[in-house]
Parts: sequence; C-alpha cells; structure tokens
Amino acid sequence: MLGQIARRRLGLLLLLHGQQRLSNGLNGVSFNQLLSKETHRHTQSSFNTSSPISTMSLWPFSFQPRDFSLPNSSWSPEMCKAYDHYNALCDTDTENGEEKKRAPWKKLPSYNRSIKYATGGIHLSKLIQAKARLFTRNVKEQGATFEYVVFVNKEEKSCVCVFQAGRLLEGAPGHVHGGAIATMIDTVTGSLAGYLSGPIMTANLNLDYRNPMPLGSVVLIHSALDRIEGRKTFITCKVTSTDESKLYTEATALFVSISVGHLFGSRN
Ligand SMILES: CCCCC/C=C\C/C=C\C/C=C\C/C=C\CCCC(=O)SCCNC(=O)CCNC(=O)[C@H](O)C(C)(C)COP(=O)(O)OP(=O)(O)OC[C@H]1O[C@@H](n2cnc3c(N)ncnc32)[C@H](O)[C@@H]1OP(=O)(O)O
Repeated sequence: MLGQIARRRLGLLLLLHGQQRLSNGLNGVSFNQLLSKETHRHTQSSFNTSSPISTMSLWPFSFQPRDFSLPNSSWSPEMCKAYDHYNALCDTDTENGEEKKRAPWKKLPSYNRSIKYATGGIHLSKLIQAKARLFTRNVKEQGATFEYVVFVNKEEKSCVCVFQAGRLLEGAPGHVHGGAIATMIDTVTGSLAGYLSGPIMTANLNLDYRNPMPLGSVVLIHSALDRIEGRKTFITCKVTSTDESKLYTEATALFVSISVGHLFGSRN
C-alpha cells in the first residue's frame, strides 16, 4: 500500500522534475561565491538554500537537502583552488548595463540520495528505503572517501568534476582503487546524462586506466556529450591532473532513459 502511494507520488513528482531542478536549485552557489578561500577551508558543513516547495509546505520534514559538494575543512588547497576557479565561472546574474548576463556554468548540488534530485524527492526519500544512501556520500568522515563537486556547462553540454580521493579508497598501495575511479566516472557521466536526458541508468561503461592515481590526489573528471540517439545518451570522459598535463583514465559511457516504473520492476 505504502509502495503504491509512493509509486504514484513519485510519478507525479518526476513529471515536475527535469533539468530545471538540477539547474535551478543552486542558490547555495551564490552564497559560496561570497566566501573567501580561507572561509572555504574552515567551513565544516554547509547547507544549500534551495527555495522551499510551496505545495509541500505542510510536510513535517526539513525542506532543504544537504548539499555535500560544498567546501569543507578536509579540502586541500589544490581542491579549493580548482573549486574557486570553476565556481567563479558560474551563473551569478551579474548586471551588464541593463541586461543580466548568465554564465553557461552551473554547480550541481550533490545530495546523499539520487531521489532528492526529483522535485519533492526529499520527502519521498523519507518513505522509500529511508536508510539508503548514495554510495559516494555514505561515509560521514569528511575527506575519508569521495570529496567532489560537479560543474556543468549547459552550452557545451559538458561538465567538470573536481575530485579529491580520500585515504579509504586505496587499491594498489598508495594509489586509488580502480573501482573508486570507476564509481566517480559513473557518477559524473551519469550526472551529465541525467542533466541532459532526465531519469537514466548506466547501460555500459568502458574504462582505460592510463596512469596510477596517487591516494589523496585532486583530479579533474571532464565529461562531454558525444551524442543522443533515441533513449540512448553517449558520454565521453577523461580524468586528468588539475593542470591537465597528466591523463589518468579515459572512458565512454552509455546511459539509457528509463521510465520511473523501471526502478520498481516495470518495463513500461
Ligand atoms: C528517481 C530518479 C531520479 C532521477 C535521477 C536522474 C538523474 C540523476 C542525476 C544525478 C544523480 C547523481 C549521481 C548519479 C549517480 C550515479 C549514476 C549512475 C547510475 C547507475 O549506476 S545505474 C546502476 C547500474 N545500471 C543498471 O543497473 C542498469 C541495468 N540494466 C537495465 O536496467 C536495462 O538493461 C536498461 C535500462 C539499461 C536498458 O533496458 P531497457 O529494457 O529499458 O532498454 P533496451 O534493453 O531495449 O535497450 C534500449 C537501447 O539501449 C541499447 N542497450 C542497452 N544496454 C546496452 C549495453 N549494455 N550496451 C550497448 N547498448 C545497450 C539497446 O540495444 C537498445 O538500443 P536500440 O534502441 O538502438 O535497439
């Protein structure tokens, strides 16, 4: 019964979902832009300031999912520098004479459940497997695993993720586990595909590991749209050092658009 209600509500809420939620629920960005680099380093935890969903105003839970992609004290100077660089390119609604100029870059928020990306999804996240957590956001200790932030460029249909690999991601001694790198590539290419095409699932992921990545590294994960064919969204990806002189991993990914029912076992 609860499942049926949740399914109906999920369908309704996802109708309201789309790129708008991903691209607009980013008011925290302008807040961040006010922070100095020093402040970034000493920010323990931050919350985004997405507008409350007025139609849900009687709902008894918090309206603001926590955005885990904001600077915290575990971020190295290199991570902060890369964040500041891309954050400065983001949409700031700057006045340009009488016109407002909108930059093509946007910072995506990063919640601890993907369902929270859907409009109103934060409420459903309390109902559907409430204890589930996004793999990359399930360790509370800051800096121990995946610290990352994704910036999308809507005009170029591309994105860049700044990723700092924590000490619990070891594979080969002193280096980042290939599965952790694959996880981040899936996450970043999946975020771009979801941003461009709505609800999707990974159908295929191909990786070439070119150089070992030292543990603690800060790297850039560049993803770009290759093409869309019907339900299929093809994405390319390169993982490099922050100065882009070193190539760590290359990848291609295929995402297939799904109906919400697919997540509940229906193929319709
Ligand atoms: C609540 C939702 C909220 C919405 C969220 C949206 C975006 C979220 C944004 C940000 C989220 C934050 C972070 C993102 C984090 C992670 C992202 C990664 C997500 C995953 O990590 S997800 C887990 C792994 N993922 C699976 O667990 C999938 C298992 N799988 C299936 O569920 C089916 O397999 C499916 C759905 C893939 C397809 O099934 P289907 O029945 O719908 O479609 P069908 O089979 O007909 O394929 C249609 C066309 O794709 C071609 N095709 C299919 N598979 C292919 C392959 N492997 N290689 C080459 N081509 C392939 C066919 O050949 C045909 O092509 P054609 O039309 O040309 O004939």
